[in-house]
Amino acid sequence: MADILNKIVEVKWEEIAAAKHKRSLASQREEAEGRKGQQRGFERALRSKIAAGHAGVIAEVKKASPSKGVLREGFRPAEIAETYARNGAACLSVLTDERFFQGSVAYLQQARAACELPVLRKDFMVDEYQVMEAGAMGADCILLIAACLADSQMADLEAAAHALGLDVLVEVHDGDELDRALTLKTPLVGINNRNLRTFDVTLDTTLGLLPRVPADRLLVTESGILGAADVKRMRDADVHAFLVGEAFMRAPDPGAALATLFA
Ligand SMILES: O=C(O)c1ccccc1NCC(=O)[C@H](O)[C@H](O)COP(=O)(O)O
Repeated sequence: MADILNKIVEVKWEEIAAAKHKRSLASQREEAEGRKGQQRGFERALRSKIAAGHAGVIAEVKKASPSKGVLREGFRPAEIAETYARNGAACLSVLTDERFFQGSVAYLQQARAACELPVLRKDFMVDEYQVMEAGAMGADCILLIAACLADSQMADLEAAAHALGLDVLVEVHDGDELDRALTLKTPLVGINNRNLRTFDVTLDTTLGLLPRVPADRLLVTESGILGAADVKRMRDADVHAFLVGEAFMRAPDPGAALATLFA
């Protein structure tokens, strides 16, 4: 596992232990189960954009990142979500990690309330408690990062999410992780172009793994989509779902940047 992921996961376990003192797993589960059936259909939204001939864009709401520091001053999640929705995003991805990305649960809730798009809880999930939190806070999808998880953990967290009605996006960085991800039920497979040890980004990661992704999976290319040439390169290779953060977060109007990038 990459160094930054080690550090992040270490902190996650501390946060989970502290959170369990404040609110029990049973209480989180009860609220999450109460929201079952209210999810907006993350996979469905992506597929519907793509079926209509558009890119399926998961537009990220991210204030800062370990590799780039603060991306956006004057960060207003509701305004960002609203402009993304108006400009053709299929879904949102909202960082809820506080320590490394300056995200929060409140940001996810503000963004979701400001539009009708399904929302991914973008965080580092290692325990069932976080899946229940995701359901309780109103997320529509969770992220599972294969590099952080053993096979049995991934399968258990996926089952917990699906039981609550949440979709699952499983993220991989190499062939071994892809093979492991393909043992899951979820059709949503993200290939992250960012090497999380060196922070180098290359779209060759997606293009190299692409032939190994079965046709019944929906491949999402993640990270490093910055310009129209990047989008064209992916779409020419038959990749139509994108997770984009930085290019939008640095723009004065993130939604206008989305419309321009995917024109
Ligand atoms: O971005 C980082 O520095 C980072 C570090 C450690 C783990 C994950 C990290 N990024 C998360 C992401 O995957 C991106 O936020 C997402 O794919 C969007 O990427 P971008 O368009 O390049 O902002």
